[in-house]
Amino acid sequence: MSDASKFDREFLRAALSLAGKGDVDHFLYISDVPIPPEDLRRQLAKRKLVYAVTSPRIAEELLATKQKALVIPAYDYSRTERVKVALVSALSQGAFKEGDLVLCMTGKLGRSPDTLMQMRIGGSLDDRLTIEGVKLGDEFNSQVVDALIQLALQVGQEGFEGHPIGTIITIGDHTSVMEKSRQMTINPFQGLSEAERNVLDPKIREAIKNFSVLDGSFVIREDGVVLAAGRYLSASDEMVKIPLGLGARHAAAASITSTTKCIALVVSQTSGAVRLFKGGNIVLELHQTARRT
Ligand SMILES: Nc1ncnc2c1ncn2[C@@H]1O[C@H](COP(=O)(O)OP(=O)(O)OP(=O)(O)O)[C@@H](O)[C@H]1O
Repeated sequence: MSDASKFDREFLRAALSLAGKGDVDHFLYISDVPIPPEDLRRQLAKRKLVYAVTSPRIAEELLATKQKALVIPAYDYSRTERVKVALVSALSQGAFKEGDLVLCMTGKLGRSPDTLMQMRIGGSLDDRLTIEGVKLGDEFNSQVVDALIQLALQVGQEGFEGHPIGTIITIGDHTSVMEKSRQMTINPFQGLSEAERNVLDPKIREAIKNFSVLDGSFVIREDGVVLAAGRYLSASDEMVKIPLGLGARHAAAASITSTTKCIALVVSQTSGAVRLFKGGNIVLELHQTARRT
């Protein structure tokens, strides 16, 4: 065993020992390589362990052995972004709750975890994000929101046929959103039955990815049914403030979420970053380190 991997293992054992302490509620391990069973033996951390993996197959294998696992997209984000994506996914699935202390271990995609981070749910992850903001309220279906965040990350990362694209996806309060918007292009979802246009269906998510080239916004009902694509959001709220450098698309998302009860995901064409707006504010911001071209 090389010195580096020997140290990796010592680092992991030290993390497991910290995770076993009474103050820690969960140990979020963000890696596709499960911890060797011998390292988990007699560790209190074992029952607190939640894996975040990039492959559904690995997640299924872990679940089959009664371990907890969630799937995050396989993109090359920074370590902090990987922690954010995994925490959002865990929160939206109800695996963590307000006030929980989560010890997060992460690293670069495809490498051994090299970073340990402690996060208090409800505390601040960085200057402009509180994980608390990500708790969206009971009217939202967490599976729908989680699926759409993952989809937005894919759109930001992959673009369309190698070209960067941006989009807005509103979720919830559809009656008000439809009232405060107008059709800019054809609505490709018209004519399909509700069962045929729910974002919980991977085929529909693939279609949304492709239709993201259309100008305008997608309007999604709380339960995941796609009501429209290509909507121009005409709500305007002079009071909303968006960070410098963000333009009309982000301003539209801020305004529609401040004047209705919907939330809105925005993929920036310029940077590939994904931002979640609620009540006119950005409550989650996910930046990507590398874009696929
Ligand atoms: N009110 C709106 N409703 C729906 N889409 C809009 C609205 N305003 C702008 N857009 C879309 O956003 C696109 C980009 O606008 P702009 O460059 O000003 O936005 P931005 O906030 O800087 O976002 P990006 O980072 O994606 O460039 C427009 O071409 C249009 O398709």
